[in-house]
Amino acid sequence: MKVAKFGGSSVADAAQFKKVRSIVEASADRRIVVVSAAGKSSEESIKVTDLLMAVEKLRDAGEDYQPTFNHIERRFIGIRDALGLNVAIENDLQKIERLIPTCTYDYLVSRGEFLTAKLMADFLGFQFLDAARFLVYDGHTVNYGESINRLRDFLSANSRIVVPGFYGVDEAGEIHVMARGGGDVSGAIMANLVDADLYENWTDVSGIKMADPRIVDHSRRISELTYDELQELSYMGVSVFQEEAIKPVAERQIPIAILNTNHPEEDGTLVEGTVRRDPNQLVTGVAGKKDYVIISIQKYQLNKRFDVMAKVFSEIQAFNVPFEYVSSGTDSFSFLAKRSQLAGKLGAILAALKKCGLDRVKLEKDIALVAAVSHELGSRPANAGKILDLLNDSQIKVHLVIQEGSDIKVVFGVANEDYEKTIKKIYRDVNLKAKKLRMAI
Ligand SMILES: Nc1ncnc2c1ncn2[C@@H]1O[C@H](COP(=O)(O)OP(=O)(O)O)[C@@H](O)[C@H]1O
Ligand SMILES: N[C@@H](CC(=O)OP(=O)(O)O)C(=O)O
Repeated sequence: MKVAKFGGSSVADAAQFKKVRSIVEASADRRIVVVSAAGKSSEESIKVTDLLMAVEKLRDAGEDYQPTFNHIERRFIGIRDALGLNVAIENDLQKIERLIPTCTYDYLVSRGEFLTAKLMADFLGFQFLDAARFLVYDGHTVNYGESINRLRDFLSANSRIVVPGFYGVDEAGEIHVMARGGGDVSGAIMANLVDADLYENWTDVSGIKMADPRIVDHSRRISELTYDELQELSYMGVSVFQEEAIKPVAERQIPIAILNTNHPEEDGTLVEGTVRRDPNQLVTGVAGKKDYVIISIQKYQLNKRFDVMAKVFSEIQAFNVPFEYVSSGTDSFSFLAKRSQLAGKLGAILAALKKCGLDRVKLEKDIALVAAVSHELGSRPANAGKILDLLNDSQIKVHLVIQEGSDIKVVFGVANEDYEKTIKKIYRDVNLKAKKLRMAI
């Protein structure tokens, strides 16, 4: 059995719904369909989830949310009518509208998936199964035992169902919404719950490219990836697949196929536990994210000064910022955080560090992190030096290098303005260089 998850772009309008139906009908094994909320299309520049979030913000600010909600209503009724469906979506829309003044954030933003799944179920002739009826969370983790028990009541040998992604329920039965991009996670959880043979993730690109196709034109497709390579790429910013969606399928060794709804005939990316690799390929993929801040502290023989480090950590802890820690030598240590997470706190953090008896505190803003990911880096960490040489040769200033011994990635901190250039450089030159080096041997 296959679980097929269709992302927001795949269900953005009636034309996309039709593509989904031909894909689903092409294989009798596609019995569980998971959908995100209608996303962006040529006509619609905002995802339904973002519209729902806007409604919630307007409501909380005491402003008029009605025009935004009317827009959402028109989108769903438009899809329903264009497909000639009979499903009485007005009743659901009226109920949601009635609840807006008092409902939770989670309930409201989950309604995009709920409504999209209702329409899709009707269009495919599948049963609609609300995730709220079986996908149970204990705090922030899925309760798989309870979820499987509940799901059993709804599934029979030949059920065909459509499930809304992005949410489940907590122990009290209240809607629990996932992090952004959570539709991928729902698909992965479904695949785990039914022990699927394959988890298909249908999106608007034919698989994962070696580099973000918005930065590198005609970026090459990665035909095969391991779960841990995908994990690192997703963590480092490849938005195609949500990082948290890997564990539920990797645990059961269920392969993931990342495929294109707009070009189902094209090959995508297959993700499994192990893959065969071209030995000329030094880097499997490159990804990154912008807008980081590095705070570096310096103190003579800091590596031996546990008293100083303890004071620094205790000061830093008070600010509740998710920092990454990078040991950068005997005398220095760096803290790395997203600029958005430091908002309003940076001045106070620097002031607190000044009280710790350090020789120097250095601040570097507008830093982008770019990661090269590959199993080759895990087995031969020295390869990272080759990439660093290449960046130096092209006058890209590297502010920071993060590489742990057996890690399958190396991360470079560069200026935000060098972000695209760094990605292009690694994409274009690293594998080429590796090839030339090997040929020269
Ligand atoms: N390395 C990459 N390979 C492929 N796509 C990428 C990569 N990095 C970023 N992307 C972007 O991810 C997008 C798909 O993710 P997303 O918009 O979340 O899809 P969906 O709406 O199907 O869930 C692509 O359109 C592409 O612009
Ligand atoms: N609709 C949710 C969940 C999701 O996964 O969406 P998409 O498949 O469009 O990335 C979001 O926008 O975050």
